Amino acid sequence: MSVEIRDVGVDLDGSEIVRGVSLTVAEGEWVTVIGPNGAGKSTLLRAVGGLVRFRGTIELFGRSSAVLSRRDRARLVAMVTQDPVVPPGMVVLDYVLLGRTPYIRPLGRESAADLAAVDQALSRLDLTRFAARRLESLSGGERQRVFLARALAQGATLLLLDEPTTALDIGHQQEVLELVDQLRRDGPLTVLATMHDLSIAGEFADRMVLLSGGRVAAAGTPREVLTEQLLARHYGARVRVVDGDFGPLVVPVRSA
Ligand SMILES: Nc1ncnc2c1ncn2[C@@H]1O[C@H](COP(=O)(O)OP(=O)(O)OP(=O)(O)O)[C@@H](O)[C@H]1O
Repeated sequence: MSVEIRDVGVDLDGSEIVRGVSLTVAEGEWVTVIGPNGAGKSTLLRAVGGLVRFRGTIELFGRSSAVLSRRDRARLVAMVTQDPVVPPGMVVLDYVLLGRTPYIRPLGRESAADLAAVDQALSRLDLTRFAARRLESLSGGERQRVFLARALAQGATLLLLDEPTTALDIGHQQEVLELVDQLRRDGPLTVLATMHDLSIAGEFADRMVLLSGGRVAAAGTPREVLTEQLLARHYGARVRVVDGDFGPLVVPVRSA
């Protein structure tokens, strides 16, 4: 198992944000957590990434997350968040090279293997021509691809994607998700993601988990989770769910 989450709770500022969540992600699987705003999706992902304290147990590749060193964790898990902090003035190449930090000795220099991993990540995300550009000069979508390139360069086998395509146009959304899917097929790579676009989420996930009020409200295949009833109950949304080639498609319907 890549990720085993057992009875996990997270408190933030005295409020229970995630409650009694259990879920597993098998090696090579793609699991997407959905749920309305404030459901606790990012907080759960941050707990898996070791960024917030939690109750319960999280195991990553059979090792308790609680005892992993930062360096070991960084070799196993890469996280792409919606809006990472970017050092001002940093160019794309140097930012992606930060992904190699877990492999570089303190005060050491990057090796040829580190530079090769960076080159490969830039090329896979079609970013080679941006290597010398400052991050703040890129468009939102280009920057989002740079964040993913850093995660790829990290060489981790678990990718945590928190709304990885929010800033992307529909073409780049598909391109990035298809690339992640290809990387997963090339393996070994496991994906745990959060996404708001339910149709796209359903097309790419093997399984989905619906979080509502910090708890798991439903879990299963996209067809089992993306139902008109569940989406009405937990999002207060009027939708029609139709069959697509790669999973159910969720279409919002306005009230008459
Ligand atoms: N540091 C914090 N202190 C207190 N409450 C917090 C903190 N961080 C998040 N929260 C609250 O926890 C709840 C869950 O937040 P989280 O970001 O995990 O939700 P989400 O499901 O990812 O939402 P969204 O879809 O809007 O991104 C929200 O109500 C949020 O206000």
